[in-house]
Amino acid sequence: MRATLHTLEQTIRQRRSADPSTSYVAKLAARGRAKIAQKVGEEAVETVIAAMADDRAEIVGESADLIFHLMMLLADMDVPFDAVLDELDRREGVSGIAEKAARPKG
Ligand SMILES: N=c1c2ncn([C@@H]3O[C@H](COP(=O)(O)OP(=O)(O)OP(=O)(O)O)[C@@H](O)[C@H]3O)c2ncn1[C@@H]1O[C@H](COP(=O)(O)O)[C@@H](O)[C@H]1O
Repeated sequence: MRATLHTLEQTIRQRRSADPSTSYVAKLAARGRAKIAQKVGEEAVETVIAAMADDRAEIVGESADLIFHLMMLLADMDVPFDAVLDELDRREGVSGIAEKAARPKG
């Protein structure tokens, strides 16, 4: 999984400065962080709609769109995708119920 995502991350970083007339990455990057964030939200909603329709083929495509646009947002913020994967690794084996119960109150 890391190899696929690393390749996509490198492609996104390289394509950000490409010609926007031939590169979707460059075109969206040029529209700014708010537009990229909006696309993440739209793709998340489309993923939810596919799930609620129990459309397994559709959810694969929508999930790919969501992950791609999330990676565009991380690149725009200069956050390496490894930081997200490292956080998931750190959480491995920690129950979500136990983690939430251990949060400071307030
Ligand atoms: N993985 C993707 C990828 N996934 C989805 N998309 C594009 O994301 C867009 C999302 O579709 P939408 O209809 O929601 O977006 P839209 O047409 O801009 O709609 P509006 O927001 O304008 O209304 C489509 O144009 C898809 O083609 C992607 N575009 C590029 N990549 C990767 O990025 C690489 C570089 O792409 P370019 O920069 O275009 O060369 C590609 O080789 C791929 O590896």
